[in-house]
Amino acid sequence: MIEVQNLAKSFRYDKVALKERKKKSRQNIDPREDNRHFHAVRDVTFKCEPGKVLGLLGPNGAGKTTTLRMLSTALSPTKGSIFIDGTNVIDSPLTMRKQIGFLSGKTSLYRRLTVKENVAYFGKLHGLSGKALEQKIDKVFDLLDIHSFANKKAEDLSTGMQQRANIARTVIHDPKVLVLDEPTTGLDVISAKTIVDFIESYRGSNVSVIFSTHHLHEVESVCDQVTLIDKGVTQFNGDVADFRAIGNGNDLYSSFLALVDESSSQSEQSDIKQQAFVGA
Ligand SMILES: Nc1ncnc2c1ncn2[C@@H]1O[C@H](COP(=O)(O)OP(=O)(O)OP(=O)(O)O)[C@@H](O)[C@H]1O
Repeated sequence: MIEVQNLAKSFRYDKVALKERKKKSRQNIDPREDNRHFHAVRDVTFKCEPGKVLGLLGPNGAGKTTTLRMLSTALSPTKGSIFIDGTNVIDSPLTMRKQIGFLSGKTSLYRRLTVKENVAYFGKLHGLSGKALEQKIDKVFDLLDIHSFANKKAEDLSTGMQQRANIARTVIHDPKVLVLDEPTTGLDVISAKTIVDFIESYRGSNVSVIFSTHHLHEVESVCDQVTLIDKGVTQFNGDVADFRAIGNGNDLYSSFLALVDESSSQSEQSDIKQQAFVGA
């Protein structure tokens, strides 16, 4: 089980950012800014039990990626705690990293290696070898439908194939907590569906899955829980039925709108409106 309590992250402005900030009028200043810092994540709390899938929602800039980077140990929090099975990740990031699989927008493959060579390489970094490694690769390739391009070089893959291979490398060590930052963004319908089905395969397992998304139909189809953050603060934690009940009770789109600060999310809302039509 992963438990995130009152997580916060502030970034100190460098000289360029400070100069830019001084140019802004008072009205344009984000409530997360002060004279020296941008408080990107101010107070985020949630927990996710094994076998559950949690969808992390929020408008652009809400602090989702920053939160997920803290969970993955890539970024250390300014405040708060992250426990995996009772151990504080912040106190022992190197040990806890073995329990976590993190897919970010920057996760990538070695271009000159094949998909299988890439995934085997990351498996070996995690201490796997021989038959055990072969069996794990086989199982993950089955679930992500990778066998047909397993021997292609990474540089020759389509975006959807690349993302599936990235996910394979992320999970090859059987993490207890899987953290995926917008895993389906920019993918075609078939690749996105393969990834959503893959996430679904963890339901009822011993793994907690947390993934951020702007696609509310994915939340509808695969999530047990929702956490919504806006301007770095948790606005909702609960199961999907409770989230739906906040809006008009029919769709998750109206729940989302009821919870976010409208003035800061005009572009997000039009994105979601479009997705509501696409995903309907
Ligand atoms: N290293 C950094 N220094 C300063 N500000 C940062 C840094 N990293 C992120 N931010 C700011 O923190 C805020 C939250 O960013 P973050 O990427 O976490 O949002 P997000 O919810 O993932 O957004 P999106 O949905 O657009 O991906 C943004 O305003 C961003 O510009």
